Amino acid sequence: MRTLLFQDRKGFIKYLIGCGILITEYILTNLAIAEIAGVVQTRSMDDLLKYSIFALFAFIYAALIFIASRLLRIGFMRDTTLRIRMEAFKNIMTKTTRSFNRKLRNEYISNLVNDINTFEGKYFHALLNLFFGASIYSVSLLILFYLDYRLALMMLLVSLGVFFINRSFQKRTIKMQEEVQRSNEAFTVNVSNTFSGLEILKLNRIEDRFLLNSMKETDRLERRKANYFIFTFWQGRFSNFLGFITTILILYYVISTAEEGFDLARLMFTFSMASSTIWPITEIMPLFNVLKSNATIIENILKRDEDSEKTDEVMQYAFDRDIEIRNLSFSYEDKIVLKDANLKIEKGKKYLLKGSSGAGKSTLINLLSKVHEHYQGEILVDGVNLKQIREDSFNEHASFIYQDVFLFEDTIRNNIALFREYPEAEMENAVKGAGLKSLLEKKEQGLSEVIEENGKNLSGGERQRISIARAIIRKPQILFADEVTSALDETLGRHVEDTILSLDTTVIAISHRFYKGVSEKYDYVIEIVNGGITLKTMEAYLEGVQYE
Ligand SMILES: Nc1ncnc2c1ncn2[C@@H]1O[C@H](COP(=O)(O)OP(=O)(O)OP(=O)(O)O)[C@@H](O)[C@H]1O
Repeated sequence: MRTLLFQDRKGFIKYLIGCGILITEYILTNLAIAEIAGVVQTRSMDDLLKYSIFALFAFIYAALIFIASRLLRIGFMRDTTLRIRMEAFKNIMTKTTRSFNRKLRNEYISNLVNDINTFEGKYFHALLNLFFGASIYSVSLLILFYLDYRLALMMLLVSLGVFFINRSFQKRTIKMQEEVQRSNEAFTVNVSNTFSGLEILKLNRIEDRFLLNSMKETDRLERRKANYFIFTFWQGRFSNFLGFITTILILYYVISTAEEGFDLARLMFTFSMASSTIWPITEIMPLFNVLKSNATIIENILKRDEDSEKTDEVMQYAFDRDIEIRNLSFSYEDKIVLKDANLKIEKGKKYLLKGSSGAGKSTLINLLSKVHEHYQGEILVDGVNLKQIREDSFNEHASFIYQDVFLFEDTIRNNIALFREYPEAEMENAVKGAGLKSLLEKKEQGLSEVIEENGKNLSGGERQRISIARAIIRKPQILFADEVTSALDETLGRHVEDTILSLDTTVIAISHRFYKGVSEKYDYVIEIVNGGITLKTMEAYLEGVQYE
């Protein structure tokens, strides 16, 4: 947090000055009030006029200084919040897929929106009051040392006592703020799930149940927020109470030590300076806890995780010969998926991945894609351990086609090129290869036609073809296809499968469909049975398989 605050030194100094100048109006106003009260003792009309004019100037000065303070502070607050937002966003975007997947997407959204908004609302308010209180405290204490050093020493001791009492609340405050953060995440995830599945909820008439869940989540969030508010409020009130008792004692001290013919203005100023050493302390100590809890939340959001900092991933993905799986064992906690499995994938060949539901087909693709790394055995790409290969290099050279295609609300061209520049001939080739020509002919603006939100204005087959075009244009060294044709009709599925099999790259495809006259083009069939992997040529596989 400190690094973030000090990153813009100039802005921070301006911010400090903005907070600091408020003290001058505070002292001046207190002095003016004390002097006017002193007139009660002197009964001089000249003094009354003099100090009234002084007080008037003090009040005008206070108004002007407040505007100046705000102008000095505002830029730094805005820039720091913006920097935090950008850092948090960058932190999420640079995560490895592995570490990104550890949290739900909506939890990240909650961090970026709710937590940073809470921070923006609370942190700077607390910081301003903390600086303001701290400067009132130190300047008042200094003046008090000049006016009455014994009283100053007593106030110093009392303030230390209040400091330690408040510190004892710190852990609980941070814990409660973290609970609010977790509730915010759960709330965002719940609402987002409800909205994403609203259609199916309505069709099955279970929206009321989900609404009830959302209400429960909202209730929990609001209760936690209220608990946090009540706890910090009572911390403040408790501190104020300590301040109140101390003020009575100061008054007692000031009255009992006043000598005959005392100067009322000086006595009032001494009293107000002594009170000014205790009130700010009672106000700022709970603020320390608010600052600390908000800073902890932001530090958690900005924390780089170990996976993203990995330094042993130094090699490039270069698949020119083969990928070898050696004695590979992998399990999800207690569910064993692969046991001592071996396989060799040759460059340019087409592999059909088979196995019953839950056998581990997607898991194998994930293992070959660096999604999971806590496995035993080795995966070697041209002899290089996959764990040592950089994730960005793998992503550069691998392509994926899934059953669900994600499309951006942008032109068909940008959805194929994924916002990169390609020569027109390569775009042509991808469009042709993916069988998109007829679609483009129907569209008035061709490749510049804008796709509606996630491809609402396209059919399932057209969406699938765009994702195939994406794969073709990238010229991947390896292509993974997962149940690409399962939602398509026979003719379309056959065509899509044929297109994938005609690509000039290594293909590993999971497919439950078998299209006679097309699927035979696979070179090999990989089968996963009871954690083991077997490899057969398509011919050998077909000898044991009946198909229509
Ligand atoms: N993230 C996960 N955590 C725990 N278990 C998982 C996880 N992902 C998958 N599994 C389990 O691991 C096993 C293999 O799953 P996987 O998705 O690889 O199977 P699959 O062969 O692709 O199945 P399908 O054909 O039904 O898609 C299954 O029993 C599944 O329940």
